[in-house]
Amino acid sequence: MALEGKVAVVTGAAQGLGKGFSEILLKNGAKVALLDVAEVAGKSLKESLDEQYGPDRTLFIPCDVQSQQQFKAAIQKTVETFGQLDIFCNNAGIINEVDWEKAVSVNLMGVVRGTYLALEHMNKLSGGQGGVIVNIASIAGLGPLLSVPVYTATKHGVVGFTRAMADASKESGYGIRFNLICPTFVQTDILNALQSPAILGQFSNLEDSTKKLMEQHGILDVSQVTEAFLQLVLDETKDGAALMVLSKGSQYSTFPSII
Ligand SMILES: NC(=O)c1ccc[n+]([C@@H]2O[C@H](COP(=O)([O-])OP(=O)(O)OC[C@H]3O[C@@H](n4cnc5c(N)ncnc54)[C@H](O)[C@@H]3O)[C@@H](O)[C@H]2O)c1
Ligand SMILES: CC/C=C\C[C@H](O)/C=C/C=C\C=C\C=C\[C@@H](O)[C@@H](O)C/C=C\CCC(=O)O
Repeated sequence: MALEGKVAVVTGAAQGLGKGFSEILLKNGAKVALLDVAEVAGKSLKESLDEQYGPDRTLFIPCDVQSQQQFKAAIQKTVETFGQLDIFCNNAGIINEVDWEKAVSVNLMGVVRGTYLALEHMNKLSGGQGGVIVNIASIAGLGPLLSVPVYTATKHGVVGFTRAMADASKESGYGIRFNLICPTFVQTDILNALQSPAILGQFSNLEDSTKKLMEQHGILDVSQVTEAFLQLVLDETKDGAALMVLSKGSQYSTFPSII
């Protein structure tokens, strides 16, 4: 998939990985709708992207992925402005083991919501042009991260949902590829959760064990993950794939086969 003229939506786009995904899509020719709850950061990012790419290449739309109404309106506005939708990245995510229902709501329900809303515009069976949906999980979606059990559960949920959607799409003919990015630790603000008893709650005692894990795994730069993301967007042979991004490089996860 060449990106010139393609239109993308990225959630949680105001900073961190979402900002990186948006920038690499722009660099490669796409138009990008930046969705985020953080209005100040989102508007400021749009201003700086306007200087680099011109005002017609991006939209910033305040949007909480927990709100069906806001999310639906944001996607509608993207399609009305840019005329189509080809690439959808469900990236918004949080860690909150205290308000764990919010973590489930943002990380898992937000991904399901975004995917179903995107399908309304992208599904070839309902008049769309097809495309690719990339969901951002984590290696905590493939194995346990002890200090954040609910976060771990949501990311496992994102992995299972995305793989099932890939199979549903192939079988039904949606014309949409579904892929996953599963990074190890990346240098973004989400790592601050580790030092916050208000976020880790009853698992705060596991800070040192998590730090040890972080030393073993290393901490990636955002750019290492955005390169992997671009690969999954562009490579038409990848569907239902989970690309782990690790310090030693990127590799596709294998899963037990079911007869
Ligand atoms: N940084 C890491 O170590 C790491 C590793 C693996 C996976 N991830 C995943 O990458 C994704 C991005 O995280 P990040 O590291 O860039 O964190 P981050 O905290 O820097 O960025 C998250 C962004 O999501 C936005 N957001 C939060 N709740 C939202 C909501 N309800 N609706 C819309 N936007 C919302 C925030 O405002 C922020 O801009 C998350 O899904 C995270 O789980 C991160
Ligand atoms: C405080 C948490 C901060 C950020 C969350 C973010 O998603 C980062 C997660 C990083 C690490 C998770 C580690 C989990 C490790 C193990 O469970 C392991 O079994 C994972 C499975 C596969 C890894 C493959 C490999 O290392 O080769």
